[in-house]
Formats: sequence, structure tokens, C-alpha cells
Amino acid sequence: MSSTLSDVFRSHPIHIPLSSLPDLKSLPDSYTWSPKDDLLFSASASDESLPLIDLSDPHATTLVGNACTTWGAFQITNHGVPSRLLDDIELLTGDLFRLSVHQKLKAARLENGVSGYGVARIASFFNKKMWSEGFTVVGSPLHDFRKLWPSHHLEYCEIIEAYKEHMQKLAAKLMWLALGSLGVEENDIKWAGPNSDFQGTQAAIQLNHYPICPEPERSMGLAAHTDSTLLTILYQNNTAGLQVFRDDVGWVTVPPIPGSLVVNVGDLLHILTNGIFPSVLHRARVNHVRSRFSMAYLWGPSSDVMISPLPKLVDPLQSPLYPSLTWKQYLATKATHFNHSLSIIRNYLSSDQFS
Ligand SMILES: O=C(O)CCC(=O)C(=O)O
Ligand SMILES: [Fe+2]
Repeated sequence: MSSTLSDVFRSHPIHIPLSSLPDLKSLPDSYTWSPKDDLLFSASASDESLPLIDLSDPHATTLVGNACTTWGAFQITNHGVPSRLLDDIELLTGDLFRLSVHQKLKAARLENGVSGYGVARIASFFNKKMWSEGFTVVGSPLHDFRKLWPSHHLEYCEIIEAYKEHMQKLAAKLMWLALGSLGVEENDIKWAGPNSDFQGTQAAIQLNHYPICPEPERSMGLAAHTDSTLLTILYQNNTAGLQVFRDDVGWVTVPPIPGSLVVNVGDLLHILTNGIFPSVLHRARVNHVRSRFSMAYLWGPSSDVMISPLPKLVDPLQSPLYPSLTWKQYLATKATHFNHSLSIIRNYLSSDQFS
């Protein structure tokens, strides 16, 4: 399963030089952002708040559906992921990024690879550097973790495996809540598998670190993007930084709420719902007081599944907004066209053009 995602990245290498963040009192020009580096850099901020949903609420389906339709994102409590596991993944992330640069570079992501230590993949689409470092896990982390922690990598591997297992179950649950709100039923999605539990889906875990920054107003932790996933489930430590964008509202900060998780709709769920759920634009800002960690579970279908707008969600008098395509094909488009990918594929007439 992991080989297919890795294959996509191998065929779309991204040339980003690896460099450690400068330890300076002021920001070098290469890290200084303005609206010409990112159109929405200084777009207005709002104090509206993202919905916070208790998954044990009897109205959870409606609440999740409304949040997906209006925001493409929400926070959840009572999600069933043990708080001990959230503590463990946060500890792992802290331990990993606190290693020396020399040690981290032993597990550097290869230019044509997907797993390992490095700058954000989206870095190649921007002229300025982002104030962050990341570590991506696709498939087993054993190989990379052995390089980072030669004598106690197994404990860390166990945390990742447990995290993946819980997150996969939660992603499947969220998917049915979200789609259930639109009247989609289990037999509408054959690729959810015989038990409709989305076994066979794939995921990457993206660990992010945003160090303390001397001039946070002029810098960017992770630039505005949408995720190429069905859903992303994000755990953030107790330092704010994540912001989501809505055209009619502007940037909204998603405050960390202890024990809660942030969920966002990705590009593939947007396609599957024929555009009903927006794939939310989001970014991470930094600050000059505390460093921040985030742990994203990037969840998508198995590589060969055709994703297309669900017939139930397409007006019979209109054609679907998007053609059918696999995750692999979508990732290939994203690797070239980045934030324009959805509008590019909307203009394709048939999926043949992706092969
Ligand atoms: O750090 C965050 O809050 C956002 C991370 C994110 O968007 C990502 O890893 O795709
Ligand atoms: Fe993201």
C-alpha cells in the first residue's frame, strides 16, 4: 500500500534544498513574506470560530454536515482517540524535532521520496522560505526511525502504528457522518469495502514543527494550501497557529482545545460531493513566544480507486463538476498545478486525459 503513494512522489520529484532554520534576531529576506509572495498573506482576519462538535451528540450527523458545507472544517471532542495516545504522538514529535540537525538529516527525505525529514513539499511553489520543518511517515516508519533513534526506535514505531489504527477508524466514522448528512448510504460507496469501514485506504502522517520566530508578522509557517486528501485529522499542541480561510469571512484562527482534533475536508471529498463540501484553504502562522507542533493524518483512498462525484449528489439536469480520477492521478496534477489543481481538472472533459 505504501509503495503506491511513494511511486507518485518518485515520478514527481520536487527540488527543495534542505536547510536548517537560521538562528537570528531578525528575519532574513528569504523568510520575509508579503502579499506578492502569497496573495492572501494579509487578507483580513476574523474572530468567528470554527464549529466545535461533540461526536457523542445525537445530532452529530447534522452538525458535521453543516460544518463541512459552510466551513469545510471543524473541531471534534469525544472522538474516541485515547488522550494517552495524543500525548504520546506529541512527545514523539517533540523528541524528533529536538534531535540535532545532523541527526535529523540522517533520515532526510530523498528528492524523489515521500517519507522522512525535510521542508514542506509545497515549498517549491513559493519564492520565500517557510518557518517550519517537517517529517513525513508513509508506510512503516521503521527504516527512518532506526536512523534517528538507533537504540529505541521500536517504542516510537509502536506509537505511530497505534496512531494510524485509531485515526483510520475515526476517518471512516467521520466520512459516514459527513456523507450521511447528504443522504449518502453505505451501498453508494463500493470502495468503502465489504464492511463499509474503508479498509484498504491509505494515509500519510505529517509531523510539523514551527520554531519560535523573531518576526512572526512577516513570516509564514506553512503557506495557504488545501490538502489533497479525502479528510485530514490534525492534532495541534497547545500553541495556536492554524488558520482556515473563508471567502466571506477571511482568516480564522483555530484555537487549540485540549484533547480535541481538527478535521478538514480535502480536495477528494470536495470532488466526491460534487463541490458541496469546500476543500478548505488553510495555513499555519508562527509566533515569537512558543514553538508549535502539529500532527496531521492525511487520509485518502487506495491508489487505484476511481473517485468521482457521487451520482446522488449531481443534479440530473447537469453534468458532474469533476471527472473521475484516482488519488494517484490527482496527486500528479497537484504536484504540477498546486492550488489550481481543482479548477484545472474541472476543465478536463474526461478522465482519459489523466492516464
Ligand atoms: O500545522 C498546522 O496547523 C497545519 C498543518 C497542515 O496543514 C498540513 O500538514 O497539511
Ligand atoms: Fe494542510
